[in-house]
Amino acid sequence: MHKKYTITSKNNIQTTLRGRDVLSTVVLNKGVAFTREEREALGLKGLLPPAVLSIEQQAKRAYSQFCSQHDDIGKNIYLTSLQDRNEVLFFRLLSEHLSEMLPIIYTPIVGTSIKTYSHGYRRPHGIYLSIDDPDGIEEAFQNFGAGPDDIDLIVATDGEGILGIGDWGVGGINISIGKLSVYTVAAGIDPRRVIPVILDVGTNQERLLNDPLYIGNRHSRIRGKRYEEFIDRYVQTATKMFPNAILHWEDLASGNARQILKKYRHQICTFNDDIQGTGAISLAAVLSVAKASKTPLRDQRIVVFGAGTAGIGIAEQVRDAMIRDGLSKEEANRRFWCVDRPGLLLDNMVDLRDFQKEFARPASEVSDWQREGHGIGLGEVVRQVHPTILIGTSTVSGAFTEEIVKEMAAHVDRPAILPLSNPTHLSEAKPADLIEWTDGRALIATGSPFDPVTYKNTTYYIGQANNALVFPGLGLGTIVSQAKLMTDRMFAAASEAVASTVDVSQPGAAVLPDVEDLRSVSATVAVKVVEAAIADGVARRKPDDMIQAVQDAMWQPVYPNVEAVKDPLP
Ligand SMILES: NC(=O)c1ccc[n+]([C@@H]2O[C@H](COP(=O)([O-])OP(=O)(O)OC[C@H]3O[C@@H](n4cnc5c(N)ncnc54)[C@H](O)[C@@H]3O)[C@@H](O)[C@H]2O)c1
Ligand SMILES: O=C(O)C[C@H](O)C(=O)O
Ligand SMILES: [Mg+2]
Repeated sequence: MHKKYTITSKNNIQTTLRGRDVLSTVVLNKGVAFTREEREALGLKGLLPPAVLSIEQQAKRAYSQFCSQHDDIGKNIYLTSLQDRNEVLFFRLLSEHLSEMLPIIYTPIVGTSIKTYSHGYRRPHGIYLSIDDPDGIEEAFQNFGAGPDDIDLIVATDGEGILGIGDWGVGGINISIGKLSVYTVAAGIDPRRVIPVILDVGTNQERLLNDPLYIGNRHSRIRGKRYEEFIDRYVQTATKMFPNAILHWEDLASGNARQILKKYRHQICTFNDDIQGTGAISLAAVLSVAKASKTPLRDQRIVVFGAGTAGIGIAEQVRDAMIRDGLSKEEANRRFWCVDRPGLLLDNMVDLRDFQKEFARPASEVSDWQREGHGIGLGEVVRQVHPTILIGTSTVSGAFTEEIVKEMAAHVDRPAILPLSNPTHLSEAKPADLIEWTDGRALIATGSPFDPVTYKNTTYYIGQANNALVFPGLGLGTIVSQAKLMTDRMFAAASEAVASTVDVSQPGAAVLPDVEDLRSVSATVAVKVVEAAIADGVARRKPDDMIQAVQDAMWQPVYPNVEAVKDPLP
């Protein structure tokens, strides 16, 4: 198969295509920004209105079209359509209006787009792999048309654990697409060198199975051996065809997320964003909290509400940082109290999941704690433990009640409260309430974006503890160092890099950097990740000047020259 275009350098693409094929190829299309010379050479005469606009003018027009949409889903549809016809302009617009547009293409509105995927469907984007045709995986990737050196990153989900909204089957592809857009806008990952993937293994949502317009596989989720074989087939095929690509896993259910990570993390360059990305951003927040509250990390008492993929992922990374801070593993584990559906996790519970076990508390220690039914609830845990940090990864909206928060705040000067559940309506608490209930003493970071809160003449900025502050830089650092594996040290380096960008000394300051600064934060993270990859011996490339190597690797939303060539390209 001959390629229709070749990216010959950062600012140049050669193509054999002409006329309407040029306009309908997203990598080539510039709309009315094609110069007169390009129009001439590419056979575009008469196919475009006569004026030539600059990308600045196009972005201005697109922004006003965006603003004229009536609601957030309308804005999401507008941006998605733009992305599908003119990628450079899409990313230009996004980078010029980051805080305003990120919530539209990513959390929280990406959740709405996933729920309405089949009904809102307009055109395909990415790769749809089906468990009913595992032999078709290779052909699907071939049809995508990329060569072995053309792909840096693949994001895949099976759609079972989308944000906190659960199983949405094939619609999950939009989280893969959303994450990849964040990679590009934050860390300059080249959008032409990535693939979003849905691993369609069915859905258990009756609503989807009984919807005549549902466009995913119409059967229940396949589990067990067939699931594992399908995943393995995907991993083997993707790594064989694209040997340099990072495999990013997103929004799987907790059991599968854990198993897959365990199986592949020491074999190939892969990570799970909900476990490790979330762990890293939360550790960054916790490091800032330790600074702001002037309480060393190892002295923090941490209650985690919702001990699933994210909750235990966070506990593991913060625990490992406590070990680096001088505690033994045993001592560090004892700084955590994890609460899930059955209440506080205790070592005598029979149905603990493997990954929860090391954080379970000795049952003997709580014999006189008050029980609700069988278990010990969050309120009692807070009363007994006097936590310094309370983390929410439960998907239980409003779980951090006034009573619980006031009880926590009665015993610590700067209670740190991190309601991390997404999307917005599932947040365990609203920042404005937390500030009022603690009279402005709370240190807050949330999973979804929240506006600043003004209370008694101070404006409080709410850090967004979303893995979006970590995975882009992590990916960039991994690409720049051509790391063979993604090691614990690379994640720890990412956390420290994010925390290093924050100044918590001012009243009302956020504990995490502003999303507006996503690009510089991601570059800072990437440099530290390259250093860590080299230190761990997994880097296949060791740039002398890491800062410059990271800058050079970042794609910019600027149109390349599109050159018309005759001969088919190799
Ligand atoms: N901010 C971020 O970067 C980030 C990253 C990952 C996940 N999250 C959010 O965290 C939430 C959880 O995601 P996950 O992937 O860990 O899901 P998960 O299903 O693996 O974990 C959720 C856990 O909460 C528990 N839970 C549910 N109801 C509960 C209740 N009433 N009381 C106590 N525990 C309860 C579940 O049993 C489960 O163990 C989601 O809303 C997700 O959006 C945020
Ligand atoms: O996607 C996000 O916004 C963060 C996280 O990966 C989640 O699943 O909630
Ligand atoms: Mg996720």
